[in-house]
Amino acid sequence: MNKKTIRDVEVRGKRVFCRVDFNVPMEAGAITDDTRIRAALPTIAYLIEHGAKVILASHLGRPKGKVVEELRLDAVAKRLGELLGRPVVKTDEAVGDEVKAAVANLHEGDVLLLENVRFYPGEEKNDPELARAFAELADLYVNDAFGAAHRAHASTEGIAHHLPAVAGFLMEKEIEVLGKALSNPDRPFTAIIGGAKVKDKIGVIDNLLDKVDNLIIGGGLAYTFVKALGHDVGKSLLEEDKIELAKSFMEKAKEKGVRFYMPVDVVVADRFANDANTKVVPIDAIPSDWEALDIGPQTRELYRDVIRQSKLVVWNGPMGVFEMETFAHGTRTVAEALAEAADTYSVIGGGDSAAAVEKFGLADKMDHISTGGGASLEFMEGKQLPGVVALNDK
Ligand SMILES: Nc1ncnc2c1ncn2[C@@H]1O[C@H](COP(=O)(O)OP(=O)(O)OP(=O)(O)O)[C@@H](O)[C@H]1O
Ligand SMILES: O=C(O)[C@H](O)COP(=O)(O)O
Repeated sequence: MNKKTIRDVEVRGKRVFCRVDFNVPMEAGAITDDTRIRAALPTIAYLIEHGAKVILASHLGRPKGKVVEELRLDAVAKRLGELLGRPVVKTDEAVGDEVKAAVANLHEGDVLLLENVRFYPGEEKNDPELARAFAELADLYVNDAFGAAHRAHASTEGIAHHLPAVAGFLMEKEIEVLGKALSNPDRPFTAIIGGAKVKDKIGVIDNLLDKVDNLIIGGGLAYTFVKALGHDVGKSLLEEDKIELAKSFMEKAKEKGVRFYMPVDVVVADRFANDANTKVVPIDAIPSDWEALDIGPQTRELYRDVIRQSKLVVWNGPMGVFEMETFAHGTRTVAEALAEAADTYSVIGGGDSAAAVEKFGLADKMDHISTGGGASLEFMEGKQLPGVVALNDK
């Protein structure tokens, strides 16, 4: 990475404004998955050990510029304190007199967590006044919020124009791993693209076709490709207006010599339910009043073989409706194949695929699970992330 990191600057005695992505899933006030908090620990621990006065800032959810009581960061501060094994001070504001006083009270190695930055309308507008107010709290800006790096907001982008600005360890690792995959991949390089909608993955598929040896398609978006091949898809997910685009992707794959893998059989259901009637049918025999909700057993074995023979696999999006056990087999097979393939470096592109790997208990068998959903998608599309661009060059 050509950006400075916390290793390149002196942090001792400095007030460090560290943007993290503590946008964790919550249910009834309790954190249901603290992966993102854990992922930021190396940076926070480094700052503590090196005598910084640590000011953490994050968003949680989408409160749209207003205070939403359920989206306060108190539970996050508590969890962070448990993980660090030391107290974390939490303010009820992210700027203003209460915050200034709390910052003035910090000693070297102390940790303060500000309130949800999205309670302020200026955050998402990247308001220069709010960015300046954040910057006035600190001597140095550290961005470790890879998950929010695709947002040009006051605490992710604006603030970087007012202070020396460097990356934290999580940001560095995400950019290095995903960047290496896209610019200098070990081969054979395979991308697995699933999920619901072609339209959300257009940029990713287009960009990856310039780089991969194998492209595997699964999930709901596969059926627009199946239709493009001239088969009926019954009631399966279909984006009529993307059929031509799907054809053009298959042509591009041929031109580029990319092997393009599509389901050869599927699990169809008579309704969208875990206890629906199901059967396995060849891809050219989907009954008109049934819908395909998972890849079939032959496809699972085919995809497993391709994974086994790959040196690098990037995976984004489930192979079926994995939230329902009946249609989770395809997604589980891909996850297991990645877990088993010792010579295959596996990169999980965040979002639902990361949730699936977690659900199957295979997270620790993957080489890299991105903490970014939208951010990792935009990165894989080849887009510049504003939160990274704004940091100081080496
Ligand atoms: N055959 C299918 N029919 C209908 N829905 C499907 C099918 N296969 C997968 N899905 C659904 O797709 C959803 C995930 O797709 P989506 O595009 O929203 O996210 P994603 O691809 O995981 O992206 P990200 O990883 O960025 O969150 C899942 O909820 C899953 O149930
Ligand atoms: O969950 C995420 O992908 C990040 O925290 C960004 O959240 P956002 O999509 O609400 O900007």
